[in-house]
Amino acid sequence: MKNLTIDVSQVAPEVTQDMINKEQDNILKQLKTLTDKSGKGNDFLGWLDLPDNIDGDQVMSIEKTAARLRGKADYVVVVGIGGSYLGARAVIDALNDSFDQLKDDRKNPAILYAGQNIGEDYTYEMLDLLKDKSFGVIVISKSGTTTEPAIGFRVLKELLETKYDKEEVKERIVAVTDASKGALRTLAEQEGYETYVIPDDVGGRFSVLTPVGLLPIAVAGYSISELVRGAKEMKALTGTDIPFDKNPAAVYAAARNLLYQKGKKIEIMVNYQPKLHYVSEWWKQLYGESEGKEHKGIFPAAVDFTTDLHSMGQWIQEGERSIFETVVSVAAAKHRVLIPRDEADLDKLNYLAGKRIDEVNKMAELGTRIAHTDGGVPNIKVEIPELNEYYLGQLLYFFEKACGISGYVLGVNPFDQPGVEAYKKNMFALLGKPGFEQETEAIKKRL
Ligand SMILES: O=P(O)(O)OC[C@H]1O[C@](O)(CO)[C@@H](O)[C@@H]1O
Repeated sequence: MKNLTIDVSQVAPEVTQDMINKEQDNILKQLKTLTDKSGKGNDFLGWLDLPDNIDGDQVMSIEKTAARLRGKADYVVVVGIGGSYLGARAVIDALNDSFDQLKDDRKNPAILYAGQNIGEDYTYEMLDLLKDKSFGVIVISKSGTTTEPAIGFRVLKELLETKYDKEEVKERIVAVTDASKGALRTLAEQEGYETYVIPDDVGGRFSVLTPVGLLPIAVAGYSISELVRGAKEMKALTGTDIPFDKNPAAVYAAARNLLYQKGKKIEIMVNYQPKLHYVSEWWKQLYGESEGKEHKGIFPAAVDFTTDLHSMGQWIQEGERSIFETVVSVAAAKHRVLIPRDEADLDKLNYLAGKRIDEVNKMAELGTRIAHTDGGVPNIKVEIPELNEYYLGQLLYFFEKACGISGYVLGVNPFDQPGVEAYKKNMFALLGKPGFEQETEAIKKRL
């Protein structure tokens, strides 16, 4: 059976294989601190064991709820922000037909997202679409008080309540939240919604293998047991008993930290499959919230190639040399499309006639990699054999594990996000939220 692989052979001259090997002791020490749960933020390490802890009963319960929503609704809106929706969206978009939402013969509900922004037009347009449609809602918030999903849920709940009676509304809403505390827990209990729990020791950005990710993924029609099986395999492949050079998470953490120390302050995640766009978005939150603190941390950015080669390619090739790339590559495309021969050959493409489009994509990938390393952009390559639930499970767990190790190498607590509060405090002060009177007064003086 094939697995995810990592290639760090193209990070020279800044970082050599010898330098990576010399990191071995430090990296393995941080890995042990992580798995022993003896480091910073160790009360948020529940995600480490999720792949082993999810049992058949949990999977069956989630699949049963998913089947009910699938049976009732043509559209299911996932309401959540940050880690409360990005994991689900990463997996669903990676697996969905690119034109799923436009197909009339869809077997599963279309998944829509709300509560991840406060765009009034976005909200209006979603309500306008759903007013005549059969829909359900999965509302996901660990705290229950995050403004964006709270607003999103309020308006969708109101719409459901105008369309259906109380009993039917109950059947169409599922809440994923804290086991005992928070506004969403209280509301769900008052209204009698079915609920799933986000464990106390799992932070939002590490929650894709809890019902936060699993329920929407199951509603979209994908196998959550395969996803968990892939993560479980990656847990084994990144364990403390695995030699450093065979542990992809250890090697990735070593290479990216060395690059950072050499002045490569920005890591750009690259994909060659538009379906992976939201894997990059998920990864950006994972690494950005975990490492960006104490005025330290690699800035995680992302591009979709070859699309962005025609917009950002110039900067990456010849701009400031403060970047490195991590390419997520998928070895095999799912479908075959051959490039047709054309008599006139005006576009001079006949030399490619009969070739698969993926072959062209792969040569674009290789050519870009060589060009970028030649241009002073070190390249890490992470490859999965194909896009399916199993390998996505491997990929997600690989990045999570490497993130924990990497944060410890950097010396920060990778499992908190105190900086996110600053904008919320100002927003509440500006909106005149009760309890923020002093802040309101102070901020008004600055306007
Ligand atoms: O699930 P909640 O509590 O609504 O939080 C959503 C997101 O907000 C944050 O707490 C801060 O951005 C993230 O860590 C989290 O993923």
